[in-house]
Amino acid sequence: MAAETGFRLTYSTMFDPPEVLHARFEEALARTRARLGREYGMLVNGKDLFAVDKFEDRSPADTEVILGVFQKGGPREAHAAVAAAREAFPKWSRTPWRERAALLRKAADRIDDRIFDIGVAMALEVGKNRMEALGDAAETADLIRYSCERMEAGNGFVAEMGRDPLQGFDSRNVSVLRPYGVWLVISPFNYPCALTGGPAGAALVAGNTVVVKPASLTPWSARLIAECMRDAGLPPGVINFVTGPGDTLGQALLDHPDVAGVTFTGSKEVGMGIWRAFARGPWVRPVILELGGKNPTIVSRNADLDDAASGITRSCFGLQGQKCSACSRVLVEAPVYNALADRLRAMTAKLVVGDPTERGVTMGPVISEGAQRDFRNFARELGQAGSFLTGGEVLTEGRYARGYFCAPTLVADVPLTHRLWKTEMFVPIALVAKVDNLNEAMQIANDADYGLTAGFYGSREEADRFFDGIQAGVVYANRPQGSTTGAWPGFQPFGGWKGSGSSGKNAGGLYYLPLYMHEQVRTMVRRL
Ligand SMILES: NC(=O)c1ccc[n+]([C@@H]2O[C@H](COP(=O)([O-])OP(=O)(O)OC[C@H]3O[C@@H](n4cnc5c(N)ncnc54)[C@H](O)[C@@H]3O)[C@@H](O)[C@H]2O)c1
Ligand SMILES: N[C@@H](CCC=O)C(=O)O
Repeated sequence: MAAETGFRLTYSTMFDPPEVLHARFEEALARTRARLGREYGMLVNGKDLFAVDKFEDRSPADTEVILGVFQKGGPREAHAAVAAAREAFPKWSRTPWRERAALLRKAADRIDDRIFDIGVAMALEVGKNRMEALGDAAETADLIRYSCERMEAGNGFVAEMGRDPLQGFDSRNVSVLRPYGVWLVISPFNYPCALTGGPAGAALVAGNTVVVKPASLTPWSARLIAECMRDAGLPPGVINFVTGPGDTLGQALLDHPDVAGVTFTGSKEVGMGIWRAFARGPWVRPVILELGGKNPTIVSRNADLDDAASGITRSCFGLQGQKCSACSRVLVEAPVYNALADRLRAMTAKLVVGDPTERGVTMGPVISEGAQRDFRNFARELGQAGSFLTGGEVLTEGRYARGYFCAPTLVADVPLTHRLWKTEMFVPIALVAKVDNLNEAMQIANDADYGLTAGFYGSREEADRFFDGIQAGVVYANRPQGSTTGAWPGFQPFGGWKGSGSSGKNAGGLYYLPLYMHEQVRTMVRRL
């Protein structure tokens, strides 16, 4: 897209897109609407695979719209997919890494070629607004390219080590990072492309073969990424795509003895269960967990309040608060509390809730009836504990009647002992509190099981202290584009501390790709 439009789309630049992006999005929307409701298979061994049971994929903005019909896979399909990946592994892992990288770059190019169709699918299926949807697709391509770049930068991860100081022998040592085997990628509903294609791309360029299982709420978007990989020429069985419930299909995949490693992105609750279940195998296999967040933003008395209000509003309500990186706790120094609250009210009032495919709509629906119910229950509980600065209600009238819409909601005066200061809500609700000083703010910010992202507004010296003391994997200071959201591969590698992630290395960053390989050190001795 960059070449065609002269515009590099990232989550930082998406607020001011060129006109051509809207025109292309409209064309793709019309094309896609004409084809809704088709049946899609799973992709196993390069072919469509159909199951006996099916499920409908409906739009959360209008539940009368059936986007597609998908296969409800179970243990049988899990076995077929793992068998295909296992069979493809010997050849793929021995394919020279430069060839693997070239094929994956082609897959990234296919994503770019189809970015508007993929973006439209995500707007319809996830409820992302136009730019968030295009951003997810563009990020997928960039994550794959970034893994290719790291493979090249590491020279395929073959490194000469020291020679043993042996008299009469030449003893050469070489370290080689090698793929594990069949890698499972389980992805969440909110980034169905980037969090399917990103980990799959890393696993594949490293030489693993892959089975991907997306969330049942968003199979269509993920399938479009698997199709890009297939159409780029990845050999049959190298990438396999299966759909079905987490507790049957997902569990059967995790329990499969031929699965060598897994990347799971999703909730802490399910992720911790996977961690424990995977440990039941006969040896320790790698598990990369990317989990939830309870991300704080701290605002100092020295902050630029317009930047702070802009960044906080975008991070609380982008994708309807359904980002792991969403800002859900705002801690404000007392002298600027009222002025910031006024700005937050004014900015939130300008958000447009509606059909996410429409230009000008900033917030679409939440993903499901269950998410809307969560919103209603959290809002009721918080309304009793504190007071609403904005919002508090689900939207059900008129154009909202057939979807899962909620008002962007900020709640003040909730006691810091309330359980929802620590629980990830994953709906458009954030809590706001007044603090006496930055030490108190930092102590509250760190008092959570999570440590994914965090934001700060204030002086440079204060920001340095914030960076030093905050317990989180991705941290931002003075950023109007988003206080806690908007990471981009190669710019802000993404990952969490504590209950937010297991590897301590961020995706789209320098140290991520080696997680998909184990080391073999080769010593070759020759008598002189
Ligand atoms: N840290 C990150 O990078 C990151 C990114 C996006 C989302 N998330 C987190 O993801 C969550 C939201 O996504 P979600 O609602 O789709 O999460 P989820 O945990 O409900 O589901 C994630 C995936 O796990 C599957 N699954 C569920 N139970 C399973 C089981 N027993 N065995 C195998 N698979 C199973 C689901 O089908 C889905 O594909 C939030 O907590 C959010 O913070 C984290
Ligand atoms: N890449 C996203 C987070 C993905 C999680 O949901 C961001 O940086 O906001």
